[in-house]
Amino acid sequence: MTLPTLNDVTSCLSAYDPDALPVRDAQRIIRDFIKPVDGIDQVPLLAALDRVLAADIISPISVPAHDNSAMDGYALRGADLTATGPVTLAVVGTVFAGRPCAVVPASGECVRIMTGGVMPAGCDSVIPQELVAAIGAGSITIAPGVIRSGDNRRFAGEDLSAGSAALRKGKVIRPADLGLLASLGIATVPVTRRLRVAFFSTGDELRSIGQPLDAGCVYDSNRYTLHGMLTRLGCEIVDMGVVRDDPQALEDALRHACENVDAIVTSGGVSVGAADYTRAIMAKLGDVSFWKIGMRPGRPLAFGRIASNGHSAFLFGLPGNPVAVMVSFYFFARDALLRMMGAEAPLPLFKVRSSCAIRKKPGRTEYQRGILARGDDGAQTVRITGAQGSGILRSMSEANCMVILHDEQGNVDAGDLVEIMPFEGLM
Ligand SMILES: Nc1nc2c(c(=O)[nH]1)N[C@H]1C(S)=C(S)[C@@H](COP(=O)(O)OP(=O)(O)OC[C@H]3O[C@@H](n4cnc5c(N)ncnc54)[C@H](O)[C@@H]3O)O[C@H]1N2
Ligand code: MOO
Repeated sequence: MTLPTLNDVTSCLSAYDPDALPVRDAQRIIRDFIKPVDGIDQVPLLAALDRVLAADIISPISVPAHDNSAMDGYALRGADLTATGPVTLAVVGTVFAGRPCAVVPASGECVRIMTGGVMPAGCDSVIPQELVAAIGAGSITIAPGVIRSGDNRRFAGEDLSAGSAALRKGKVIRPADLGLLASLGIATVPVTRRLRVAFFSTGDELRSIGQPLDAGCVYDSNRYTLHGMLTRLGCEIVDMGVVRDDPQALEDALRHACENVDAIVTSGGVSVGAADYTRAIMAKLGDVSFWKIGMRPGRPLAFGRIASNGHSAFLFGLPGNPVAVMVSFYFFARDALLRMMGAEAPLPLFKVRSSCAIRKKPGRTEYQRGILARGDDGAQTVRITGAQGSGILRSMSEANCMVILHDEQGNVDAGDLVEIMPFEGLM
């Protein structure tokens, strides 16, 4: 199969300007260009946590398998209940959960039943034992109006019915899904294979932890944020360290990555700095576009596919500024990498009121760092963390959400609704 080129994809846009690309267009180009990886792993149930389901799971059984009681009490025929006076029913047996029910009560009779016990034939209602007006020797009395016919009965298949889809392909498996699969007796789960992702930082000013911090240098922090974000996505990661601003070193690193992984994430060197060879080498190795995106932070971005010795890998060249690398990862790379693993997991976005005024220029998307907190009225409000510079990593660390101010948005007044993306629970 011939893969599309970036040119094929961008030519579908009504206007394409790599130097002034709206966020949504960049997201769309990436989405249309990437391709899910092949390969399914059959893993034991517990190992499926956070993996992506590779096929629909069809329920082999109904859950629950029988009509059963939701309460400890007495199973009865709803038709025996009256609205006007108390009813006395003879207790003709006991049903425990997990034991077949042999008793068939007649009209005027009931059966003591435990939660989960199979409903006796003919019974359609359960009165919880604490609602029974009087318990005599071999009988109970029920006051009028205490329960209605049908109360406290759970139907066979009300959770999952045999033959229906219990989980859909593409779902990221959560703890509830593990339980759901266990409730169906499924021991082995088909999941898409983990995506192999290599990442490295570029820049001669970067020092690794343990090295002396020479004048004018900074410790490489992006590799650590990338490590964290890629791990949370469930990728198999290859940490390639810091690569010097040297054409041969960059070419060797990109070729090596390309031959071993599905995707490569780099940080730095995608803007226009004089010592940056990153762009030239990326362009030399494949089909790569260099964009200036209408957003802040995260304006420069390189994206495409590079190849070496018959292997190819998708490339995300993220900007070097420590906040920009994270914003670009969350809003471009994350969705693409998840899709490559066959997952559909859109970013969780919702609207809350801003408790402060926010300055914003229309014409670009701004990703400001926010703190979501519960107001006096119990509703959540958001405020900005303070200085929003693209190098202020503290703003990300203090934040518990991102405030997304879209292209057309101007200044925000206190009390206005703004869109936010909470960090908690983000893959
Ligand atoms: N003349 C222009 N200059 C810049 C532009 C522009 O359009 N024209 N864009 C600015 C924007 S916006 C960004 S973002 C940065 C991105 O540039 P690069 O991707 O080329 O990144 P570098 O120049 O390598 O680094 C930028 C900045 O970030 C620090 N950095 C880089 N890597 C790391 C790391 N792994 N850990 C910690 N800090 C890192 C680096 O020291 C620089 O301070 O370009 C603007 N310039
Ligand atoms: O896009 Mo850059 O991150 O603003 O400094």
